[in-house]
Amino acid sequence: MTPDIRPLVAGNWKMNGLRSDLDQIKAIADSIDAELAEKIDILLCPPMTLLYVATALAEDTALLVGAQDCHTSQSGAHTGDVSAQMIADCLGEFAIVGHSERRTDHGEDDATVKAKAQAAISADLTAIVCIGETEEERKSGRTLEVLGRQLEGSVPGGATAETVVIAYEPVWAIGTGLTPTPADIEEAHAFMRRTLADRYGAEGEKMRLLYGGSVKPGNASELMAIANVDGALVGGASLKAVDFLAICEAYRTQH
Ligand SMILES: O=C(CO)COP(=O)(O)O
Repeated sequence: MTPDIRPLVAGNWKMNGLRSDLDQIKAIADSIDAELAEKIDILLCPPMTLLYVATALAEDTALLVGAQDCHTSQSGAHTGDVSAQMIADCLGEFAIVGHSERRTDHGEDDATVKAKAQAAISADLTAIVCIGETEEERKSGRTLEVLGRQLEGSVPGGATAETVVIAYEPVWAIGTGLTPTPADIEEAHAFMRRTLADRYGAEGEKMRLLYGGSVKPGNASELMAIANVDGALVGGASLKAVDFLAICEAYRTQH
């Protein structure tokens, strides 16, 4: 945690979620009580097919809704793509960009991720920019070098704490049940904080830095207590309302 930074717990449903799962979104939205809502922001990023219904379910609740990607352009001849403007039109407020699965599956490089983040910001969304090293990069001692390069390449100039959130997701920790040690996470987040503060000044000091990769109800409290970890980006454990809410609960007794 960072004093004075409002934590964000975000769920990324990835390519999961059918209409029959809307009850999970409703359960999450309806379970966020005023005490929890006062302490943290809670965000769910369902697949695009459920986005508009999700924002309707979240209306008049504290649940925030976002998307998992956006195009670099706001409209045009891009079959199958969805723009940030369309996400905003569906009342989404966030867009995840540069997730490692998109970097791998769709060959997205840092320049593309930066353009997507810029498109999200232009549509008044908050961009959650994902970065993280592969197992091979960690084993060869290049983690901080990779994070520095990705921050430089993926985060737009002029980013502010309102418009950008950074998610540190070690690629080898995603969906594996493995997590870095608390000391390794602390080192990565301290590095990101220094780098962002150098580049963006006071805005970099306030930017939210999420940890993602095998966050579960059982490890959430330990992970969220690490210095400069201002929340979580949760994959698998966000699919079930009870698990996701249990992760959010890690904050009820803190602050
Ligand atoms: O990729 C992730 C969130 O974006 C993390 O996924 P898991 O929580 O399933 O490891």
